[in-house]
Amino acid sequence: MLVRGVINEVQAITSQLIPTQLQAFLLSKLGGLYSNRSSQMTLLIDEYNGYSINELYEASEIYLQTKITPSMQRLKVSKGPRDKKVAVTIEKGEEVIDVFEEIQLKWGVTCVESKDQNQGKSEKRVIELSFHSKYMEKVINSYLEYVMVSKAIKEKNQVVKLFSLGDMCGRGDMDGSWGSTNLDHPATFDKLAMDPVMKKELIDDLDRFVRRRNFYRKVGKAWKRGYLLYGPPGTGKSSLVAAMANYLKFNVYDLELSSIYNNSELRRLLVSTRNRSIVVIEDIDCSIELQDRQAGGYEEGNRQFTLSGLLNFIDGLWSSCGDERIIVFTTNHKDKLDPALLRPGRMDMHIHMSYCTPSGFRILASNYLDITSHNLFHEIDQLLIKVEATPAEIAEELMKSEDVDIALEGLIKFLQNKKLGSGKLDSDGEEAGSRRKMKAMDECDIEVAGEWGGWE
Ligand SMILES: Nc1ncnc2c1ncn2[C@@H]1O[C@H](COP(=O)(O)OP(=O)(O)OP(=O)(O)O)[C@@H](O)[C@H]1O
Ligand SMILES: [Mg+2]
Repeated sequence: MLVRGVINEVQAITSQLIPTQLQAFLLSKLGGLYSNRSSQMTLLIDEYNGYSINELYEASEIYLQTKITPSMQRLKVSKGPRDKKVAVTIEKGEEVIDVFEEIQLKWGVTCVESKDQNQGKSEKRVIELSFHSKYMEKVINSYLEYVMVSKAIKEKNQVVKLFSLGDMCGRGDMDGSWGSTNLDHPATFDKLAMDPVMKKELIDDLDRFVRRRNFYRKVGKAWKRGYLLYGPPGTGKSSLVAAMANYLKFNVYDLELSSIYNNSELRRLLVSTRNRSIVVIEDIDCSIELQDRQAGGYEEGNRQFTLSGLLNFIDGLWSSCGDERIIVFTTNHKDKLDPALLRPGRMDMHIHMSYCTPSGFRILASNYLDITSHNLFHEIDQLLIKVEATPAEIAEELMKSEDVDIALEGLIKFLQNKKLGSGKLDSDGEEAGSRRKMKAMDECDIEVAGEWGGWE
């Protein structure tokens, strides 16, 4: 009403003093102010939706980065230890004006104080989007879709991130939330020494998994896949997880069970992971005292964490709230795992990472020495059939010299020493080691449990 009164008054004065064209201009400005005030709509976009990340917030942040201009006065800049570039985002108080199909939109960032039970007061960023309310439908149905595309584009070129708990360098801190750094792990499937058939099966499985969004929808299954990687230390389990992440461009969440206090914390952390991610629980046999299962939980001080809590997460409950999730367990001792974890159908694929084979050695020789053949290869192959040496051990030997001959001779010496060592340990000498090795190589290295219903 006040504005309307002002307009009337200005109209009266201007009609006497100001030329008609200027009058129209002034009135349109004031009229605009009036109508903006009364019919403006503002959408608030919070960073979190409960515990899970609000994808629209992320998309808006990415979109706004493309709208930054030199005329802005305050910007936020940051760079993580492994980031290649400085990230620039708009700071609270700054505004971005955008036009979409003739709709004028105004973006802004504000901060609101939020109270958290554990942390006390903290500031929360909220992105605001204002426009004329008559465009609400179009903004929600078309404009926001358009903003989401910028996120999809970025995801395609995204740097794979590694999230872990209590990471001081990232956004999380010691309050038990996820912090992130770039996963700068060079591992790729090409560079991994593992059985070529197994490697191909795994890559095919991953390809099929990401392709089948509609299939999972149709059959009513959650779009998830689980892998158990087992084998001795240094056989490439962690490297394989990195290779999977680099291949799919999925983020990795390294879930350290020993820093989790109870099932609800586990649940909260898992719910706050994003889509297109791999949750990794390393050394599952050591992380949780499985034999305590009957006793009701793993307790240390006031820690209360159960295997059944973990299995519940794998099997159900929250699982329908995310898409394109992969979970990986690694262990050095598959035999020590609780049978509940190994039950058919629980993990989609059991992948055995084992000692280095002649074909694995070819890959390492090519990685480390840049060679595909050499007259010492035959001798090394013969030794590898009899001796249990991990790819990590072989890699270490190959790194000892840049001279190919010296490096390979060093490796032969290393393998011969190992053979002698294992001969002394085995009551029946070299034969036992060799038999064991052959058995390991013959073993069905990969078990596919088929389409898995565990996470529905
Ligand atoms: N299969 C492999 N192919 C290529 N490099 C490998 C392989 N296995 C191990 N390596 C080399 O050895 C290092 C250690 O391997 P990695 O950490 O992946 O083993 P791991 O199986 O996860 O061991 P742990 O059981 O101790 O966690 C890697 O960084 C890599 O350089
Ligand atoms: Mg490992």
